[in-house]
Amino acid sequence: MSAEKSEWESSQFRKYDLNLEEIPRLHCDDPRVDELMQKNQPVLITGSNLVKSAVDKWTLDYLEKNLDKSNHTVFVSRNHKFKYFDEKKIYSKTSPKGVEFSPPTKRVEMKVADFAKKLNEWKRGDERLYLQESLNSSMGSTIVEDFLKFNWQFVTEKKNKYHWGELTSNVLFVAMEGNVTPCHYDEQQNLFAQIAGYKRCILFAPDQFECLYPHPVYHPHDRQSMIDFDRPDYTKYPKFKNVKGCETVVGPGDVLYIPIYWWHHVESLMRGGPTITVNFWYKAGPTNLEYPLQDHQKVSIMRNVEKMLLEVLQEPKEVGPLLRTMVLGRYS
Ligand SMILES: CC[C@@H](CC(=O)C(=O)O)C(=O)O
Ligand SMILES: [Zn+2]
Repeated sequence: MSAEKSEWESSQFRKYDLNLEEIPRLHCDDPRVDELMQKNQPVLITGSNLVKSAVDKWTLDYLEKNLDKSNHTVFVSRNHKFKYFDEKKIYSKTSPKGVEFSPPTKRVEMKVADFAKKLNEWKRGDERLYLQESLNSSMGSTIVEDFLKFNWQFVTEKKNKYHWGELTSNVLFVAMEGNVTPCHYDEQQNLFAQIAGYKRCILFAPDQFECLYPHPVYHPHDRQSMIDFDRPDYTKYPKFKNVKGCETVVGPGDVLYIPIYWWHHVESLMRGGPTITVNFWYKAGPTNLEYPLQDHQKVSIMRNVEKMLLEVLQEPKEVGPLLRTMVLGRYS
C-alpha cells in the first residue's frame, strides 16, 4: 500500500502474517463509490468534507478546552489491545456456570484534561487509554457547533440511497498511538470518518467467518474474533491461515465505509501521535430475501440459530454437542 504524500510508512504498522488486498480509495464523486457500496463492499472515500469542520480544528488540546468539563468514558488496557466485551453478558443467565471471564480492559470515567495529561506523560509499560463516547448535545457548545457543521447531506444521501435504518450514534474515538481494536464485526452500517492522525484498517468479508472463529453469541466477546493476531494459534484455528482480507490507512478527511457484518481490525499507527475518529453507525435496512442469500445474511441466520438453541437448551455447554450430532456424518 502506498503512503499518500508519505504522511506515514508501513514500518508504523504492527506485523501480522496476513496477505491483504488494498481497499479502493476513490473520490466521493467517482461513480465506483456507489457501485461498491451498493454491493456492501468497503471503499475509502475522499473529498466528502463529511467532518471538515472538525478536521480543521479538533486536536487533543482543542477537545480538552471545548469538550465539557464532566467525565468521559475511557477504556484502560494493560497492553495495546482494546477488545470489546458486553458487560451484560458476563452475568447473563446463559453464561456458563462458574466460567470465569476476566475483562481485558476496564472502563473508567475521566476528565479530558486528565486523559490528555496521561497521554502526554505516557511511557512504555504504562497502561494504555482509549476515550470512546457517543457525541451528544451536552458536549459543549463549540463541539456541538462543529458537529452541526458536518456534511450531513453526504451521509443522508447514502442512508436514503441504500435504505439504511436510522442513525443510531456518532461515537468519538480518541486513541493513543499504537492502540489496537482487535478484529470484530458490528451489526450496523458504518461511515468511519477520520479527523486526526492515521489508522490502519484491516477488513474481512462476512464469508471469512469460518477463518476468524468468533466467540459464541452468549459470550461477553460476542462478535469478536477469538484469534490473537499478534500470536495466532494455528493449531486451534487452522483456517486462519487461509483468511482473505483487505486494508487501507485512513487519514484526516478520509471516510471508510465499513459494511455491516464486515470484520475489521483497527490500529492507530505507531509513532503517529493520538488519533481522533467519529463514526456514523446506522441500523440495517429492511431485509429482502433474494437467493442466493448474501454472506452477511448467513451470518445473521447462524446468530439466530445460536440464540434459539441457547434459549431452549439453557446450558451453553450443550449447544456444541447437539450441533455436532445434528451435522457430523449427516450434513458434512
Ligand atoms: C471501536 C473502535 C474502533 C472503531 C470500530 O470498530 C467501529 O467504528 O466500528 C476503532 O476505531 O478503534
Ligand atoms: Zn467496529
